[in-house]
Amino acid sequence: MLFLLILLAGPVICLLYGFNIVSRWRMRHVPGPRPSWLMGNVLQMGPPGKSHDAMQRWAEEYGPVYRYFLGRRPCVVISDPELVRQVSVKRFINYHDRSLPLLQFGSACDSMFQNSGILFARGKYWLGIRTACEPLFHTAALASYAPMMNRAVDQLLDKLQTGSHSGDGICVSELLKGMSMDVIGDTAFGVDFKAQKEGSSSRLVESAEAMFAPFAGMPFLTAALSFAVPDLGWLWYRFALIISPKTVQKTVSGRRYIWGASQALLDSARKQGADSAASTGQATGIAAGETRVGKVGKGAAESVAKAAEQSAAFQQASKAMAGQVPPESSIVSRLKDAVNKQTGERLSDLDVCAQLFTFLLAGYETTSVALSFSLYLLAHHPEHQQRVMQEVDAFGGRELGYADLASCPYIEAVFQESMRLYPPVSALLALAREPKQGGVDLVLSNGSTMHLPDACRVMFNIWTLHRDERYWPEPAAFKPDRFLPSTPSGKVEASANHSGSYFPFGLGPRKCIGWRFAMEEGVLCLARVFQRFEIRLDTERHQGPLDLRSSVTLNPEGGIWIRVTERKQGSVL
Ligand code: HEM
Repeated sequence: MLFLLILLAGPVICLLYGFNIVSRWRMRHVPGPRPSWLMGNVLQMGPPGKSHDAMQRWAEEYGPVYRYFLGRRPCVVISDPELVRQVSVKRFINYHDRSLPLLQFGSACDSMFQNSGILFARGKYWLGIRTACEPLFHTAALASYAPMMNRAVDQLLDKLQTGSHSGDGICVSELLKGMSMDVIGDTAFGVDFKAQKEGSSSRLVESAEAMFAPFAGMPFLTAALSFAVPDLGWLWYRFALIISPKTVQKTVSGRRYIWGASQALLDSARKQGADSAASTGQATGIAAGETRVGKVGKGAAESVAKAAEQSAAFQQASKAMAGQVPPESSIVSRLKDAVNKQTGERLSDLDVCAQLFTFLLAGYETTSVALSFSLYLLAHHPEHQQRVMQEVDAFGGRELGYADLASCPYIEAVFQESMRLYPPVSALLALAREPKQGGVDLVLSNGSTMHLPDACRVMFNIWTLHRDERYWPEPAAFKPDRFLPSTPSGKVEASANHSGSYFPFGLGPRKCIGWRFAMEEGVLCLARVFQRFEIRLDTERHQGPLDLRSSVTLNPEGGIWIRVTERKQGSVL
């Protein structure tokens, strides 16, 4: 095995640096001002899970625009708000596609997910899916999800109550993961995932967790290689299968199980023949460009689908879901008749399943970590916790509905400020369109211009921008008032800031489609927790600053631990 590793490592390192040198030479010959250089690649980011620190360090050293290499392709990292706005909004036409290097790992279900799921769908195909999905997040739909969210929060409150009786420290980040998975299970799939009741012994939870395994279930070496040379994803996949077959199979079979469950639930929704949700949407100005699905992607996705359908995991999921009928308010029922406005056709089964898969991937961990960080900050700052309690006491202990959330501005501000300090997605990768257009000229906040060549990847350094003291005075301080309209330093601070300096959900036409859903879940959950409990940090477990790990999302290393006490009605700290 060691011999095999050494044999492979040599050519990989040569390949990597070979690519870097060629790309560097190519980019040197691009006309116009260029960003500063960082001759390096992702392997130089330091210890795994600390990419946010590396990007901050590099931004301090190289400035708000620098380049490093993702495989043979240069990646321009930006932490300048004006550039962020231009790439995300003004020049969206050039940078509308997204990527995540790890997901290029060639596992069977990834291909279907990458081609058809809205998160990584490309060009006109993305636009068609985006417009078909937008009604799922309109006000009426969001209001219909509130009872499902409340059901999941009820179970969370029961667990907190048990914890308050024992007086022991509670790993609240784990509880929130369960809650958030139950919310997506109920709202998107229309089925109880039983994440809070059964944990990993529920097959759905076990499968979803396998999907979220660190580095997509790959051994570290292959994950690092996938980052370093993403173009050879298929090779790293084969390699991972050799060195760690069980872990990889677990991830793949988890994906197939979720896929099988989605297909079975969609079949029952179709059988029920519930009313269709008409699709409306906004145009984004994407012209007839390349559509990955339709040519390469669709064929590939369909052949992957066929292979998955024959797998044991898929069949087991179909059996387990037999007889379950998702409610009409669920996303799967709403999607069954949704129309792709670009093609005028209804979404195919593959399209619908890929979107369910995507909502689980994009909406579960992001929301749970945002909530975990909010509770951490509130536990750390009793004075802000007190203001939250005063706000929720206006409801007199009753359950909150969607309409009530408009009366929770302070809690909303807490959630927003938490995402400023700890953005669940700390960096975003946008791809430039391939066609040769001679690159793009962009203007920085200080008025200087720069030129980005074609086929350049752009990474938004959200972490650094959210903590830049030019836009956020006392950047490390937790000050929810920054997001309040009614206080002297309030929204003034947030809105006086450039829109490109705060974007936990992204910016422009590709902004997180589920952002209002996430805000609803976040505010509802925080409000209901503080109606019943007060919390403090478990100081035995939290000493010193929070240790963070960045992967697909930013996570608190070791979890967030709190101690919980039941409130007497109306009492504040
Ligand atoms: C606090 C929670 C969340 C955060 C911080 C978050 C953040 C993000 C970010 C940064 C993006 C990328 C935007 C871009 O590419 O420019 C994104 C995209 C997306 N998010 Fe979220 N998200 C959250 C919750 C959710 C939820 C609850 C759902 C679904 C129920 C969801 C579904 C999606 C989807 C489908 C996309 C892709 C949109 C597209 O490419 O058109 N997200 N999210």
